[in-house]
Amino acid sequence: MRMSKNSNALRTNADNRLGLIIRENAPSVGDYIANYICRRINDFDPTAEKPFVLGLPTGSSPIPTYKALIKLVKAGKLSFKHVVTFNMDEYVGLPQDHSESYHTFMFREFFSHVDIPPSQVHILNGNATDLIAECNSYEEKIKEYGGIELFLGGIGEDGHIAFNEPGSSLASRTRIKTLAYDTILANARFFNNDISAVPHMALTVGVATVLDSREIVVVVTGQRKALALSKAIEGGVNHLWTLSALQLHPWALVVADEDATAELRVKTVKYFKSIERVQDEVEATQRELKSKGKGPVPQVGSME
Ligand SMILES: O=P(O)(O)OC[C@H]1O[C@](O)(CO)[C@@H](O)[C@@H]1O
Repeated sequence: MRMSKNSNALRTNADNRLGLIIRENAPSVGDYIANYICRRINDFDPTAEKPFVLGLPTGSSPIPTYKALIKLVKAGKLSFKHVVTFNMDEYVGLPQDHSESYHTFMFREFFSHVDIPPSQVHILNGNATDLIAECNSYEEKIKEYGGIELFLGGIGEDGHIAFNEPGSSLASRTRIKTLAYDTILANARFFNNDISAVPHMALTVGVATVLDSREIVVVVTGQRKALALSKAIEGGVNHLWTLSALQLHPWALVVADEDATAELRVKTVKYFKSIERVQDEVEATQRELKSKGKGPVPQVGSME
């Protein structure tokens, strides 16, 4: 069984459930996820021969996470030297150097501030002459690296993960996707609120591509994502809210801020908060026993 060395990331493959961590606001969600990813990468101990393969999103929600990851790198606590990344999606037909292309976004917000060699960055090319071949070779490249270790995801207001809009097959793979009108409207804010300037198509990893990852962490912040979060956590698995597919994954975690929990039942919020509290208590006991050289150390996975 795989165990994290550190405190609030004490999740194991034995958890076999969709976890929800709630933090007060978007910056604290960013700090939590950045520390979590930092521990995962450091525990993995990546090398040139065995890189850590990380899936990454764009959008405004992951920015606090990127900022916190950059801080960790600058503080010498984390390195991306042996990390290989695959981004979730990219617009079709938007020039790569456009200020709102996901290529530009990723280098501006993250890659140019950390020590990742650009050759280890993979982002779909929405200007490829053969878009289908581009999508197929993306899937192949992921396979060549042995799959994605941790996919950090973002969601849309309509509950899409990556750009898997409502109605996407839960078995979908990397492909061309027409964006839903709601998504175009939501993203118009990045294009001077000019709906006609927002690309109507994108390349995106599929739901199954995300589910294939060994671990999934999704950032959900802001009240406008609240309905999507409740559908994904409290509703059944449903192709109209593709985030809900996380329920099929043995090791998935949603990290949300208080605003994003607005549509959840009080009981649901209390339940997930209590799980985190119990985990913290178990970890404190583990640390104490370990420091006293006593065992056996209880495992969180065995509590559920
Ligand atoms: O975080 P924001 O700004 O709501 O944007 C989220 C968007 O970014 C993505 O995560 C793309 O990587 C989409 O899933 C989603 O449409």
